[in-house]
Amino acid sequence: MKIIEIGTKGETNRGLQKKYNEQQIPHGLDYSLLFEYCDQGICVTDEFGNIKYINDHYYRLFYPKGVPMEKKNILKDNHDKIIVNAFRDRKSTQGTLVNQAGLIISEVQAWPMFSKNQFKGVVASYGIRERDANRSTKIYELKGNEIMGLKGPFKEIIGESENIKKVLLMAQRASQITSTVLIRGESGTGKGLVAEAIHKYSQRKDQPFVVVNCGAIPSTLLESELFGHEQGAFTGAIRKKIGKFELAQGGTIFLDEIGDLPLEMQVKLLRVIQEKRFERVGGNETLEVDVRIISATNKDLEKMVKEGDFREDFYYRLNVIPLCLPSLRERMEDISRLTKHFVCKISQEMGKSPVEFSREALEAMSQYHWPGNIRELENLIERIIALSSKEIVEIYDLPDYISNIYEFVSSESPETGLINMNNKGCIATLEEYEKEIIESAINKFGSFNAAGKALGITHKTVAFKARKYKIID
Ligand SMILES: Nc1ncnc2c1ncn2[C@@H]1O[C@H](COP(=O)(O)OP(=O)(O)OP(=O)(O)O)[C@@H](O)[C@H]1O
Repeated sequence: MKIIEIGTKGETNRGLQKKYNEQQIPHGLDYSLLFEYCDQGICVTDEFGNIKYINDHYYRLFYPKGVPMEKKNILKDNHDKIIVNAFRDRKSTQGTLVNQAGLIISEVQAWPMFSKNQFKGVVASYGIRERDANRSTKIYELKGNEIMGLKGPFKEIIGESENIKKVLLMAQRASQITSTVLIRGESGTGKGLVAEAIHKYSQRKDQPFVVVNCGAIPSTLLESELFGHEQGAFTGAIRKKIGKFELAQGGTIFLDEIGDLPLEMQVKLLRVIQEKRFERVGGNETLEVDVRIISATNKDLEKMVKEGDFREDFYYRLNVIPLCLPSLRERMEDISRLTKHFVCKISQEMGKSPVEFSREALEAMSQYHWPGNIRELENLIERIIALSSKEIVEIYDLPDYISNIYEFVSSESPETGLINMNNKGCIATLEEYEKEIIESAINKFGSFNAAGKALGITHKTVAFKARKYKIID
């Protein structure tokens, strides 16, 4: 772990802590961010007891009023006995504490750190269990989504499943610092939406949010698109052009499809990230920029690095805070809520009254694998609303590639009763199979028409067979 000097007179812990977090160790990974995301308080000292690092949870537990950090030392400044004992005795110590606000802090542990047998300080972690019953005021918001919750634009992003909530909470925290964020995920999983939420919830929210789709711009134009050009810089440069970085000054630039960026542009962007400076194409003037960079990709960047198609140093610079969005397949429990959300949104946009999806239709949708993820779901709902005049969307209103999967899966499931033995224990005849299938289709879909559509036969054939097998009179 990197140890840095902290403490400029008059600065609050919060300021110092942020400043610390924005620093990075040379090979690009910011280890302090690991502690930023852990839901325990963390405190690290040097071999003299001087506090060298605290994370956000620790800060809120012990310094809610932003006490100046200068010269804080666990031996002099009335620190908890657990960290002090671990420091004095040079051995790991555990216990429970109550902070000044009455919050019981359980599972406190402190360990001495040694390097080549030399004592280097202590690291302590502070778990949080419950509030002292006598204190009713809510003092801290801690522990992931149990208490902390999603706020502002993050609240608007639909997702009840644990995996998406975790990512959104991390993104919400990332919005409060300026380190680069790399959003990973399949196409249509909401990478753009999350990038925008990070910007909107950051201190830069009133400044521009500029989106660049690196995959959609021909490589010959990319440099001038990003950095602008001077008049006459190349044939066709009739007048000066301001690039996206200049447009994003003070705000955030979202570099989508970063995996499509040519190698020579990676070098140029790396310089902008490191030095925060660039020149327009054909220009001599060096421009300074203050832009927060968020990038996204659905490509396997690690593989690209190995194969020499993506620069390793650039990768580490972008990947300071990695966020990985789950595919829709990994969060199927959200299908129903997402469907409702898009039905409301799209019906309103089209001026139509909202439709409802039948239970079978939703079940079929949750068995489909959604290669295009949420975008595919949104487009499907738009198509259904645009083309249908019905109030209830049934399974046969869905495209065959979805309804067929449902038929296949449900016909294999034991509750549907597809028989291969008759009640005498012998292999059933074809007619016995047919009767069972026709009967269950009519029961499930309620009409000859719908049953016929699901089975791939006409409604007349369904009616004929239903009479033949005396399913109806
Ligand atoms: N959780 C969500 N709640 C509501 N809408 C969502 C959610 N996730 C994605 N969407 C919507 O799905 C569509 C696709 O999202 P987005 O463009 O952000 O995906 P992406 O991962 O950036 O796709 P690509 O990689 O193809 O650029 C957008 O219309 C977005 O508003």
